[in-house]
Amino acid sequence: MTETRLRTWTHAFGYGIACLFIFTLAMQNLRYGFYELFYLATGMALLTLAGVIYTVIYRRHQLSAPGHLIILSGLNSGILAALLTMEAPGISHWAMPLVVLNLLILPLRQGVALSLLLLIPMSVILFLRQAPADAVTIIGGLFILLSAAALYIWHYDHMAQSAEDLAITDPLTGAHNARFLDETLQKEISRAIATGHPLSVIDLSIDYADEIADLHGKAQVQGLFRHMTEHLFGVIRAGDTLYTLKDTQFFLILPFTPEEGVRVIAERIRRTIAEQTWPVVGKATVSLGCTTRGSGDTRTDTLRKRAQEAMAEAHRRGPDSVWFSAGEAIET
Ligand SMILES: Nc1nc2c(ncn2[C@@H]2O[C@H](COP(=O)(O)OP(=O)(O)OP(=O)(O)O)[C@@H](O)[C@H]2O)c(=O)[nH]1
Repeated sequence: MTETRLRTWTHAFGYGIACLFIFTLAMQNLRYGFYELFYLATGMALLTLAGVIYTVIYRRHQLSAPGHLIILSGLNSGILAALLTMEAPGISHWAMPLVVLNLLILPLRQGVALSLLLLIPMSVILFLRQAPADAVTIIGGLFILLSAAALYIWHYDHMAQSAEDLAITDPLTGAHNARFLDETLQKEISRAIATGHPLSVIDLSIDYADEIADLHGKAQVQGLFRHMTEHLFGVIRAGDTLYTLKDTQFFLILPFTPEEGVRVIAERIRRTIAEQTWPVVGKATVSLGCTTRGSGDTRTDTLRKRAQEAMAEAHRRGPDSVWFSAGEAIET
């Protein structure tokens, strides 16, 4: 299930349950003749119903749907206004489902901020109107609920982020993995087409990797791969992204980098790697194939293929070398 679909379901379910709950409250108040509370609960039930409808209509935009803040602000303000104007002490309990709804639907910070905007004035009103012991019990309960729900959601967000990081990261090197490469490259190509900025890529492989493995063992090649990843992270600039592919191959995406730029950075990478003395293996070199997006490169495969061919050409011309392969010129 995608994140958007998951949110659509949880938002619709949250509003739906709240709508049912508040509608039941409205019916009870009607039955006992508390007409003011009946109107308040009916208004709130309609707002939560609007939340369900809004969620369904904007189901494709649930990752950042601004309408939720308006609907939930309306619900929170309704309770505060009722607390100020009515003499019904039970209204403060209505804040409980609302706090949960704020946190379930809004981003964590917004949800906590909106809930505090409700609970702080509510606490003042309760202290002024009720016996201190009663006020402390209700307010304490509400703040405990807010803290527990916020902690739970923070924990969930953290776990989701860790799972996502694991899915796109190579456990050996800590760089992004091949799976994430095509996704990011396609986004960068679309961005480059839309903005007209240059985009370059580098395919890079360790020379004589098999010989190093024969001489020092496979574990030492993996160690070299890891050390080179750290080195590359130190050389590239913010905005560039590094991927470790099979065996001993790297890929770099360099947004906003023209042909002259990719030649500079590729040469810098080649030179600094050759100059370095690596643990156990001593000296090591790399072959680099680079290219810049041309007019025909609207998909990842053409750009990746050209970079790979350029790397093979660099390799053919001898280790420790860089080869640039040009794409179709982009007319400006
Ligand atoms: N993407 C990327 N491009 C680089 C990097 N280093 C150099 N370049 C490219 O090479 C060009 C010349 O870089 P430098 O020789 O370092 O000169 P510079 O004036 O310090 O480059 P700036 O980083 O633009 O300030 C830059 O304008 C970039 O296009 C890098 O780490 N990443």
